Amino acid sequence: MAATALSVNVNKVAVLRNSRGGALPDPLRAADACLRVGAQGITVHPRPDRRHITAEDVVALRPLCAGRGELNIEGNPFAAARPGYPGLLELAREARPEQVTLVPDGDGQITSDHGFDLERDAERLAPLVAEFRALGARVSLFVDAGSKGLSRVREIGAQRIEIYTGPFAEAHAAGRAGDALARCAATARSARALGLGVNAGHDLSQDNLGDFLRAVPAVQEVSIGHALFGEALYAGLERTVKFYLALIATA
Ligand SMILES: CC(=O)[C@@H](O)[C@H](O)COP(=O)(O)O
Ligand SMILES: NCC(=O)COP(=O)(O)O
Repeated sequence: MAATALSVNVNKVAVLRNSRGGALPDPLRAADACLRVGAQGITVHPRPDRRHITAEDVVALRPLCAGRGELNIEGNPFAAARPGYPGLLELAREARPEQVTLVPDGDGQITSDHGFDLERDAERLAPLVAEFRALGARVSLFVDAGSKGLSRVREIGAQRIEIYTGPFAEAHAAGRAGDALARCAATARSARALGLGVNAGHDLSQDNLGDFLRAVPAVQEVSIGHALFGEALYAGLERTVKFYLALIATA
């Protein structure tokens, strides 16, 4: 199976930029550097409150990624459009990403902290999945490790799951990742048996990614942002991305 793709989430560059209301640092320059050293994709999670990535950033990333890497747009497909935030479906219409990752985040959440309740949510997700697919996007659903109802992902036409790795990362930092890893591995195996692709993300880092990839089979893509840009503050962005690529290649 092909090696795991690295999709760098550039949200945190936009956090720094927006903190002073100017244009620097530029998330597009960061994305360009990541792609230049070999990252296979760029992920963004535009949120309705425009705390970091804006709709304008998303549209501008499209030509920058073209032919160089996949554009993955994350978001809650039910979040209402408002001034400055056209909604995930409209963003996908404008940016035509290779992938959309549907995440059940509430508007006020500080970050993503859970996956969909697939048995409850699948029915109302189905028409949206069809719309995103009609735009040519691969659809991935953000799910908790151990989530029930994985078969519903396939039934409504989504092609992948993204395993929420926050609990694994927390357990790993506490030196007790065994159970969390086993849940992630079992979820990945169940998804593959259903013909679904497997992505993973949230709080992955240089410290925990190797253990994760060695334990969880057939992960097609990891999306990493928060830890990566924190590490890059000290080591530099291109060097940090190259480190992740080497770590993935040797996991
Ligand atoms: C879905 C996921 O785990 C990440 O996209 C996370 O939501 C990053 O969002 P923030 O950068 O706003 O924390
Ligand atoms: N889907 C996870 C993502 O895009 C980045 O999450 P994080 O590395 O910023 O926690």
